[in-house]
Amino acid sequence: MPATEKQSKYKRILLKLSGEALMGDENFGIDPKVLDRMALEIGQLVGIGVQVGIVIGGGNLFRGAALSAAGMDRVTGDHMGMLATVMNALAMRDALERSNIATRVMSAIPMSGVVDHYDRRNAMRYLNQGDVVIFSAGTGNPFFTTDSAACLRGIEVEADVVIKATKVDGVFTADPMKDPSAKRYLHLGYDEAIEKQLGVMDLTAICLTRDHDMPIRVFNMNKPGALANLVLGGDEGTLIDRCDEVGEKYAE
Ligand SMILES: Nc1ncnc2c1ncn2[C@@H]1O[C@H](COP(=O)(O)OP(=O)(O)OP(=O)(O)O)[C@@H](O)[C@H]1O
Ligand SMILES: O=c1ccn([C@@H]2O[C@H](COP(=O)(O)O)[C@@H](O)[C@H]2O)c(=O)[nH]1
Repeated sequence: MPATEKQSKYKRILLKLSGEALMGDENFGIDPKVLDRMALEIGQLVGIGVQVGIVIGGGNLFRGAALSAAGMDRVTGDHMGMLATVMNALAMRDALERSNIATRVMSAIPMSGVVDHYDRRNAMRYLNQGDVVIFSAGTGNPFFTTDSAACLRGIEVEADVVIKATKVDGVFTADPMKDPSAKRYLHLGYDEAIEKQLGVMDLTAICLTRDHDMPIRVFNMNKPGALANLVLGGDEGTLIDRCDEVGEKYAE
């Protein structure tokens, strides 16, 4: 079917990209091949008329908690982490624009002359006109994560869903990187994710989405075509929402 005939399940999404995923096979920094592949997949969504907001993590460069564990003041470390997300956002904008996708970068920390300061009404205007909007510098505050920033911005700009792109296939009964016997949930409720402390997303982020009834879909960004498939209604990864299902809910 030509891309124009495909019907998206969502009008507007907030896509959370892992900073760590940008490293590819390296231990630090940004692999341009990963950026280009992500730009291609995001371009497919724009091509079928989906409005795309993006939040990118900073784990490929700096995390405040790790810097603090190494002796740095925590708030300074968090500021460095937030600035790292601005660098990732600039790199992603570059990759998207090389693919002819109009892209805006906004920052929660004012950075005149580099990127626009975050403004919700402007962001919604850009999204309505079909530009991709990258929200950088997290929430602008220390002690938060970009998962929380993604949920916050998703709620603010009235996205239909927060989609967390990660390196595992969804939410599991335990961290699948550590426990190969862990089972993947197809669907689970906010309260179950909170009670069981399923570490794929921090609790602040999940509580915020629960309080505002914002669904979250967690999927594997390394699986080619998975992003387009889930936006077209395919059953990728794990859906977290106000689910009160009982019975079988794990993937085969
Ligand atoms: N129950 C669980 N289900 C799935 N993944 C889990 C679970 N518990 C822990 N994890 C881990 O959470 C990780 C998801 O974190 P990811 O690196 O995508 O996000 P992040 O830390 O927000 O990213 P970044 O800071 O790099 O932007 C997975 O790689 C997985 O190993
Ligand atoms: O609102 C926020 C978001 C992020 N930070 C700091 O940035 C790093 C990188 O973000 P990740 O979500 O870990 O990828 C994070 O570790 C914090 O240090 C922040 O302070 N406030």
